[in-house]
Amino acid sequence: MKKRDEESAFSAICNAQRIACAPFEFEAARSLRDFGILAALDKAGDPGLTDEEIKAVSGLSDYAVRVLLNAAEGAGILKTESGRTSLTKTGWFLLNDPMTKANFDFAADVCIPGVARLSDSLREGRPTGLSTLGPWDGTLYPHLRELSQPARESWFGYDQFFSDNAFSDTVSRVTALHPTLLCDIGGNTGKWAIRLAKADPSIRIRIVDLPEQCETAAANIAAAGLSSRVACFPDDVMSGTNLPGDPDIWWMSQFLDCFGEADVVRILKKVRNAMRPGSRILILEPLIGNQKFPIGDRCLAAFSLYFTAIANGCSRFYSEADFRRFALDAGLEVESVENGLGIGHTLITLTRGDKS
Ligand SMILES: C[S@@+](CC[C@H](N)C(=O)[O-])C[C@H]1O[C@@H](n2cnc3c(N)ncnc32)[C@H](O)[C@@H]1O
Repeated sequence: MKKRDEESAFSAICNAQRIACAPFEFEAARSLRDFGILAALDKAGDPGLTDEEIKAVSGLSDYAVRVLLNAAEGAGILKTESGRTSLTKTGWFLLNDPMTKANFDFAADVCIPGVARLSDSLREGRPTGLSTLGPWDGTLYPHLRELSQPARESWFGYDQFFSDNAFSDTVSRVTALHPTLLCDIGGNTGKWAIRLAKADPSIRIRIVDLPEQCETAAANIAAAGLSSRVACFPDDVMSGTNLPGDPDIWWMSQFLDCFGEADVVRILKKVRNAMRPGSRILILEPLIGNQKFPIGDRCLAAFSLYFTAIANGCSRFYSEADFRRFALDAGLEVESVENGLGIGHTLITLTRGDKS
């Protein structure tokens, strides 16, 4: 990040205008997507389309097409030359790049109205934007299945795009440990459990999640023909129940970022109390500060505000230093930290440290 005194005033004022314009340009991009203009321009390729052709594709008026294309050109999404408009590379990525789509659709379909309530959420320490998605209090998690479309598809699309990519790199690391029973806390739809069970026919898996999510996971596991090896244990991990202590691996993927700091430590202590000797905790998370490129850290910091304003009011994407502190506070030892899995995940392995 540039220090204030190294940046020219011109560059700084341009950047400040970019921030001021960002909501308008974002909405322009969303309209281009929703009116099918991005897809039509992609199909037209380099020759592009005339305003008349864009009007025909979108059903919009002269005025609507012109105001939209002007804003989108300013944002670098498309360019107009000699009366024909075509996509820029940025526009192409907005439409076709799976990572950009996951981020963009999540922002557009899940977050924007709720994030507008950020100041209230920060002030009150609760997700005041949650009510933009449904008549709910508390946290979003018991209501994931009730999300209306397109919010539901975009929520799962965002969550699973990043974890699926990291799963590809972690399945072999887990099977190499030859676990007999893995406990997947926050197992969600059962995607990881099904993948792992298919990769290792000897492994048994227990998914711990809220009762509503366990119903979805159980249906998916049954459909995959894996009910004899993958079971669900419906539980709110913040409740006082004890977790059965038989697993040799405790797996938490994109799970602890759903909790505030004190609760992360509480959950880790709960697992520590259940752990049997020789077992390990494997935490898979995208960490702020460990991303390959600065834009990755910037995305995580921005998307953290979804937790603040919509999901729970108290959590965020954490850093490696945060997790080292949580482990210490929970009486756990960091055995290893491996970066660069999937798009930008880190696998943190923790042990009880007492070898008992
Ligand atoms: C962001 S999703 C992670 C999904 C999956 N592990 C992955 O990597 O894609 C978080 C999961 O934690 C679950 N969860 C949230 N709060 C919980 C709680 N208090 N007790 C148990 N599960 C919870 C949610 O229902 C959801 O399935």
